[in-house]
Amino acid sequence: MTETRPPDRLPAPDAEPVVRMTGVVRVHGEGTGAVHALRGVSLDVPAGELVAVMGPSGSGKSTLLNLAGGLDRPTEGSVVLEGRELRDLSQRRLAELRRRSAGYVFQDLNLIPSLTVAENVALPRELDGVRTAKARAEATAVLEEVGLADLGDRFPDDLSGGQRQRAAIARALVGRRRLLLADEPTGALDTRGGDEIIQVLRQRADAGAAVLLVTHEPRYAAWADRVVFLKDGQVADSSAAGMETAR
Ligand SMILES: Nc1ncnc2c1ncn2[C@@H]1O[C@H](COP(=O)(O)OP(=O)(O)OP(=O)(O)O)[C@@H](O)[C@H]1O
Repeated sequence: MTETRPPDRLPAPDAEPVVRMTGVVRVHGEGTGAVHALRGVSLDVPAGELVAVMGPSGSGKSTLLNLAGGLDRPTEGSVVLEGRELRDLSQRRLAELRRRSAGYVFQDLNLIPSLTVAENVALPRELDGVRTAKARAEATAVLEEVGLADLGDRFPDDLSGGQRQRAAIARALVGRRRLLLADEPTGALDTRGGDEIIQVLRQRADAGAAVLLVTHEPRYAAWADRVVFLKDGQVADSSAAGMETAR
């Protein structure tokens, strides 16, 4: 009898990670006012993996996300995104790579108030050069994914905080970017809404995205494949999600 196996979902272990950070140091400011936000962090996030980043306030979580997505450059060390060393890229090339490869959900949602929700979500695709009709169709699909199918024609100011949060998440998801960076994406959501969003991120990872999720909540970190704990700008612990230690 022939044994049937499901096709392998994850890439081979030696496949290049979507993002590879090696010995990353980030110092803000200079001299006596210098703040060492990261002190030598190394982290690989392969396709298909959801990594939760936890740690106390000020431990460097947002800085780590910004560096992984090329929104900021390291003081020392290397960040390679989809095979490209970010240090070697001009500002223009870096902006292109960032836009093509990464989707971000910030604590500050950054929705444009004069555009409708659907227009906000379609915008990254239009910037990618996708035709308006196609970009709008993609936006509609992703709004459905986050439970906002009926609200695409509203303006951000006409939504609740939780709905605005979902709209920002939809904008990060549109276009199937290979790296998703989410900094406390569940902040304005109740538990059920938060669970739904984490499940969307989980599905995207299962479909092949690399996902970095900053969260203070063990219940959300439990959806991750791996939890990285930062303390004082260093990786204090990195463990498979099981979550007894998630504090
Ligand atoms: N632009 C900046 N200029 C100066 N210091 C900064 C800057 N950005 C971050 N820092 C400092 O770097 C350290 C790490 O900040 P970061 O925002 O990465 O921490 P965090 O773990 O995300 O915190 P939180 O959970 O409160 O969001 C903090 O001491 C912070 O004050």
